[in-house]
Amino acid sequence: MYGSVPLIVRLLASSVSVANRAGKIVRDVMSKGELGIVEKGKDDYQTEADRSAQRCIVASLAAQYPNLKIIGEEDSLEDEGEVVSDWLVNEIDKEILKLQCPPNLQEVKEEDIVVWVDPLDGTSEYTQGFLEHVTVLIGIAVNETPVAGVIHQPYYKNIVEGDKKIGRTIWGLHGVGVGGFTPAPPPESIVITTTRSHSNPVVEEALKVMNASKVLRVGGAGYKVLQLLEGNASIYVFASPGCKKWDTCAPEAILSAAGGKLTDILGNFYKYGANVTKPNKTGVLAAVNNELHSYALERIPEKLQETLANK
Ligand SMILES: Nc1ncnc2c1ncn2[C@@H]1O[C@H](COP(=O)(O)O)[C@@H](O)[C@H]1OP(=O)(O)O
Ligand SMILES: [Mg+2]
Ligand SMILES: [Mg+2]
Ligand SMILES: [Mg+2]
Repeated sequence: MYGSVPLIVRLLASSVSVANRAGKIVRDVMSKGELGIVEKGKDDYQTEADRSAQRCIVASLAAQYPNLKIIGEEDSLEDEGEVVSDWLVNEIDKEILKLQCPPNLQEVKEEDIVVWVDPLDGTSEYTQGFLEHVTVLIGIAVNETPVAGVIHQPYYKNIVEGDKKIGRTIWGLHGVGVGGFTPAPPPESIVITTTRSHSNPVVEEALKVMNASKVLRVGGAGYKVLQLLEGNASIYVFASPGCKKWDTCAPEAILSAAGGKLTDILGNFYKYGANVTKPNKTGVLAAVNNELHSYALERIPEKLQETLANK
């Protein structure tokens, strides 16, 4: 029906609608109160919300875009469990469909794309009741580079035309920009945002050298990048291997569409092709502009970089 709209714009518009539905699933599981927590590894949990939201996102996108490569955090459940028909989304966000596709993305085909799905980013925080830290992430990489993405916040409280509304969806597209929120400039002094639940001595060492006026410890890669975009923090530093490609693909796409930069602790970009290794072994370093990114990169001791690189 929208065949005249370039694929990348249609896929982003579908991702916005699908992320909204996944966010509702995340809220519904919490309000039912049966989280069904499974321990996948050390400090690594999965809940019924992670499982159901993943099924909703992957099944909905695969049904509409059959040749896409979609990689989700909870992929191991591919053949288990049912996709409830009510989870199959075929709506498409009409506002996003109106975006003017940049020339270099007009010819992109399904075969060029890898979609990285984190159905629930901030699972630790979700289980501990820090619900505002939770996000749903859908990142779209073209030829290994994140070019579009969605960060949905299921618990964001809005007032729209006088009515209370829950949830909002932030999007970004290279060459177009970002939407769904109002970007704000970084704070006057250096404010660092970092992990709340996955710290260790190396992570702390990388924070010390930043000479920050404040450290904002919040959950999830999506929520931390939002702290940058909304002017609450200057730099996101995480000198540890815990994040994976689905944690950073959507945040990187949106941050870079807004003029920012997300790399590893050595200053190198991650690649998001179908065959890359999933862990972001050498950590995360992100900022809303190149100047703040360089400020942070220059302060990371070489020894610390080597420690991560050689792990
Ligand atoms: N050690 C780890 N084990 C599993 N996931 C991790 C680990 N460290 C980070 N992550 C993932 O990266 C996100 C950001 O990390 P942090 O909040 O610690 O800064 C986490 O919410 C989690 O994603 P998820 O919640 O989707 O499993
Ligand atoms: Mg997880
Ligand atoms: Mg995550
Ligand atoms: Mg997750």
